[in-house]
Parts: sequence; C-alpha cells; structure tokens
Amino acid sequence: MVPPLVLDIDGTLTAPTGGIDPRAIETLREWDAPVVVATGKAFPYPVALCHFANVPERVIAENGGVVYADDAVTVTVDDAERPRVAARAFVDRGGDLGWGAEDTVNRWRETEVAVHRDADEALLGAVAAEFGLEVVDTGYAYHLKTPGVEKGDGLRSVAATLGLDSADFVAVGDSENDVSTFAAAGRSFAVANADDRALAAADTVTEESYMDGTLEALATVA
Ligand SMILES: O=C(O)COP(=O)(O)O
Ligand SMILES: [Mg+2]
Repeated sequence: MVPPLVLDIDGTLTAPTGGIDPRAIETLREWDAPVVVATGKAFPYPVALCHFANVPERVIAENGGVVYADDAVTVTVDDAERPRVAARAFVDRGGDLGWGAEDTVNRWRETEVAVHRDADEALLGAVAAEFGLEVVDTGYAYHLKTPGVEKGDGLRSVAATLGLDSADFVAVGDSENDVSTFAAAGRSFAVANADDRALAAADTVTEESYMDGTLEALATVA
C-alpha cells in the first residue's frame, strides 16, 4: 500500500523554468492513495489542477485559508477582509501588487493577498505589521496573510474529512509555507531547490530538484 500524499505545487510539481511538469499530472492520476494538493495559490488553481488531471478535488489553498475535500469547503480565516484592506493601504502608500490591471493572481483569492516579489518588501512588511498580518515568502510571491493560518492545519482538516490521520501522509514541498505541512505529515521531503527553512524542517532532502526531486521522494515511499 502506498501512503497518501500532500504535495505543494510551485517548486515541487513544476519544472525549473516554471509551469507544471507533465509528470505531475500522471503522478496525481496514478498514485494509488489519496493525494492532497497544498498550495499558496488561490483556491481555483489547485481545483483546476485536480479537475484537468481528472482526480478527486482534495485541496488546501491560500496557505490553509481555504480547504476542500469530499464536497465540503472550509474557510479557516476569521477576518478574511483584513488582508484585502491591508493590500489597499499598501497600494495607497505607493506599493504595487505587481500583477497588472486584471490581477488574476488575486481575483479569486478569498483569504489572503499575494504580492509580486519585485514589490517593496519593506513597505509591505510595515503595512502587514500595522494590520496584525504577516508576510510569507514562498520564492514565488509574498503572501500577506493572517498569522496562524497554515497548510499544516489544512492537512489535519482534510485528513479528518477523509477518515485519515495527518501523520499517515507523506509531504513534499519546497518553501517556508510547507514547514507546517512537514510537521503535520508523518514523513516529509524537501526537494533540493527548497529554501533554507524547508530544507531544515524536512526529514529528508532529495538529491534532485523540482519534479525530479518529487519523483525521487515518491520512489522511496512507494
Ligand atoms: O503561490 C505561491 O506563492 C507558491 O505556491 P506553492 O505553495 O504551490 O508553492
Ligand atoms: Mg512551493
């Protein structure tokens, strides 16, 4: 029996040049146990990934802000408006979210705001502190989010919905927003391209990077 998986997207299921590695779709389809996609991206993105892979939609989105499994959506953030208000304050003070006029990165985001990594980090940090929020750097975006909302709690919630324990899961990830997942899962892998916090938190660091690293991790638990 293979274990259930909890997989990050960016840096973990992607190619070094960006974009989903096609082998990620095969992995989602062929893994013979539940697979949960746990990401900082807005809720529709992992849902779409599962939809187009044609697998059950088991999703932790927005760094744990939105959790979805077995036809039940849970929004875990009490004051989901606050990050949006803070983002407006950031823009009013000259900051730029950095995604262009239509901003499809945040358009369907329900509980936090993502900011381009070219943005003014000092200003973003100051605004976050003023609003009682935090900034998490995934290597792909800054996330202006509610402290204490984490992918790891999302995993506990999805696991319970599926009648499992979070410790049954094997986690693979690449950045500081995966540290809580690593703690909740029974076994954790950081891919070689991971940031320092993820590298330090994982049980095992793979030799290979990105999807090659993820496949290396999965080969050891299959
Ligand atoms: O959206 C991001 O910034 C990172 O997404 P990830 O959690 O799937 O790596
Ligand atoms: Mg990632």
